[in-house]
Amino acid sequence: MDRHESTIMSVARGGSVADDAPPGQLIGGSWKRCLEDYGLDPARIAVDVLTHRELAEHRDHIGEVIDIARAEMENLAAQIAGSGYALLLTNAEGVILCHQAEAALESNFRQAGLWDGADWSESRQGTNGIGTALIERRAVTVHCNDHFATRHTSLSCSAAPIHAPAGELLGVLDASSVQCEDSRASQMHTVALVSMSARLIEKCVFLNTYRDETVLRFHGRPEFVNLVHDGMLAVNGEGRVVAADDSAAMQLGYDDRDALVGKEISQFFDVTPSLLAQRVSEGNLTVWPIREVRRGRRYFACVRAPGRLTAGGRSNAATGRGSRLSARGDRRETVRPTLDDLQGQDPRMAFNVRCARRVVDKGVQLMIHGETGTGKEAFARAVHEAGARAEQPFVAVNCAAIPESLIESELFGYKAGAFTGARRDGMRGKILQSSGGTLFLDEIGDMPVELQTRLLRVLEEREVVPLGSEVAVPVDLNLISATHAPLKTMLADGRFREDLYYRLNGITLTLPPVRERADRDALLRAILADEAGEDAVEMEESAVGALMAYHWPGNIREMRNVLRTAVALCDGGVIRLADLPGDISEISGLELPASAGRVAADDNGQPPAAAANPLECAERDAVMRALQQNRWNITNTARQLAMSRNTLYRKMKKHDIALSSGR
Ligand SMILES: Nc1ncnc2c1ncn2[C@@H]1O[C@H](COP(=O)(O)OP(=O)(O)OP(=O)(O)O)[C@@H](O)[C@H]1O
Repeated sequence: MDRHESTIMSVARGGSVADDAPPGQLIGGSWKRCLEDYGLDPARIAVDVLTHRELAEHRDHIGEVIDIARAEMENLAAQIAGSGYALLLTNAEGVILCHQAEAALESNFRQAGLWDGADWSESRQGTNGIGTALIERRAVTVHCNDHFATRHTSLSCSAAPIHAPAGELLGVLDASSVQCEDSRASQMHTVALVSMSARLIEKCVFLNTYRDETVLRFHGRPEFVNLVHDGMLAVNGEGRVVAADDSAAMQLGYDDRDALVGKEISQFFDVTPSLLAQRVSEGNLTVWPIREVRRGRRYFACVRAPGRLTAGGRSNAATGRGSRLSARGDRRETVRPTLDDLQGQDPRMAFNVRCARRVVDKGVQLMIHGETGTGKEAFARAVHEAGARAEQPFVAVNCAAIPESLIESELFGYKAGAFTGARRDGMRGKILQSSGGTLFLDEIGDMPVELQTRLLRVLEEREVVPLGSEVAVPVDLNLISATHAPLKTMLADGRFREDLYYRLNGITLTLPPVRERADRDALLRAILADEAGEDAVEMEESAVGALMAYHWPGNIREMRNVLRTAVALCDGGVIRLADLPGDISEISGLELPASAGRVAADDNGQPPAAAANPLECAERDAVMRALQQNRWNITNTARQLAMSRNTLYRKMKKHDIALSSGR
C-alpha cells in the first residue's frame, strides 16, 4: 500500500495522518463514501468512457443548456488562457459533455481521462472535482492528493454545480489542470471564477426557459440590475410568478424559491400586470425603482420582454455547432449486432443461434440465461430482429433496475389519477407499448411474486388491466425473458412461481461467459475494431497478453468498456499495458513468442494474415504459466485462472498441453 492509500485508509477510519496536514471534512467525508459506500480501491480505478451514441443521447437530453454553457465556457477560456486549465461541462451524472482546452494540452487531458464521454461521478472515479461537487451540491476544489484514486493525484480541479430554474441539478462546470503546480490557495481564485460562470449559465438557462414570459430582474442597487447577482422572477400574462431564482428568494427574505411561485407579483412588489406591460413596451434596459410590499424596502428593476432569446441560447443552436458535433458522434455508431454477428466463432453460441432461429415466430417462449454482460439483451434484440416482428417495437425492462414499488406501474401502466404522484394523463405501461413487437424482461428473477401472478394472467388471457382501471386492454404479447439467477432453485423456496417458470421456459439458451468462449481473441479484435472506428489503433503485445489472461467477470460489457477507455486514452494510436485498468495490467509479464505481433484494429476482426495468432499464443502461455506456478495442480490452476476444471482441460487440449509434460 503506498503512502497516499495509507493516508486515505487512516483518515477514513478516523485516525491521524503522519506528516501531512489532514484533509478537510469535505474530502475526508468523500474518501469515507468511496471506501464504504462505493467499495472503491484507490489503486484500481479505471476511467469509463461512453459510446458516441450514448454521449449523443446525454447531450440531447440536456438540450440547449449545452449551447448556453459553451458560450460561457468560451468567455471563461479567454480569461484563463495560458494557465494550463481545461474547462469541462458535465451533466448531472458526471459525464463530460464538452470541453475547452488549449490545443497543445489536449492529449494530456485525454490521457488523464478528462475527455468527452468520460464518467467522473464520485462513485466511479472516487473523490474528484466533478463527482464531489455533484454529491455536495456546492462548489469544491479537489487538489492533487485530495483525489481518492492514486492515478488522479496529479490533477487539480475546481468545480461548481449548475442548477435548473426549478432547482434540480443540471450538471457541473469544472476547471482542471493536469499538473499540480499551483498551490491549493490559488485554487480559491479558480473556484470563484468557475462559480461565477456557473451562476451566469444558470441565469441564461432561466431566461431561456422562460423566454415566453416577462422576466422582472431586480436588485437593491441599480448598477447590479441585469448582472449575475440580481433576482429574477418570471411573470405570466396574468401577473403570476411562474418561476423565481435563488437570488430572488434570498433578496425577498424567503428560504425557498417555491414560496414565490404561483403568487401574484403584486404580493411582492408595488407592480401590476399593466405596469409590467408598459415597462416592456419602453424597452428592456430601463431601470426603475420599485418598492417591496412586505418590508417596504426599495429595489431597482428592469424587465426582459417575452419572446427574446439570450446569447448562447437557441441562437447558438442555429449556428450549426450542435449538428457538427453530432455528426462526429454518429461516425462510430455501431449497427446493432445480428444473430450471425453474435454467434462469432464459438460453438456454444452457434448452437444458441441455431436454436433461436428455429423457434422465432413459432410462439415458443425463449428464456436466456447467462452471467451479467454476456449479451442477453443484445441476443434478445437480435432474435426480435430476425423475426416477423422486426418492424414493431422491442421494449426492454430490467426488473432489477426498477424499484419494486414501481415495477407494477412500469409494466402494466395506470389510469389517470390512479395513485398519488401518477401522471395526469396516465401511462400505457411497457407491456402495452410492446404489443405487436417483443417485450424483453431482463432479470425476471427480481420480479416480486405478486407481480409474477399478474404477468402469468396477462400471458394466459392476452389482455392487461392497467392500475386503477377495470377495463382490460387486449395485447399481442411476445415475451423473451432473461436471468442470471438460477430460477430452478428459486422455485424450491417459493421466490419464483413454478407455473410462470414453465410458461416462460419454452426453451432456455445459455450464453457462455467470455472466459469460456473459444473465440475470445476474435471477440477482442471485433470489439477493438468497433470501438476504434475509423482510427487505426494497435495494441502492444504485453497488453494483449494481459487481456487474454484476464478472467472478465463483467464479460462482454466489461471487455467493451475496457477497450473503449483504452482507445480513448491511448497515445499515438497504440494501447499499452498502462492504458488498461489495474486489475488487468497487473497480469503482465507474459512472455509472448517472437512470432506474436501486435493486434491491430484495422483488420475488421480478422487475425493478420501470415502471423501466428498472438492471442492464442498468449492464452497458451497464460495457461502454461499458471500450471507451472501451481505445480500442475488442476484445481488450483483452474481457480487462479477463474475457470472451471473442465474449461481448463479443454484449453489444455486445444493448446496441446499434456498433463504428463509437467510431471
Ligand atoms: N457478441 C457481441 N459482440 C460485441 N459486443 C457485444 C456482444 N454481445 C453483447 N455485446 C455488448 O456487450 C454489452 C452488454 O450486453 P448486454 O446488455 O446485452 O448484456 P446482458 O447480459 O443483457 O447484461 P446484464 O446481465 O447486465 O443485463 C453491450 O454493450 C452489448 O452491445
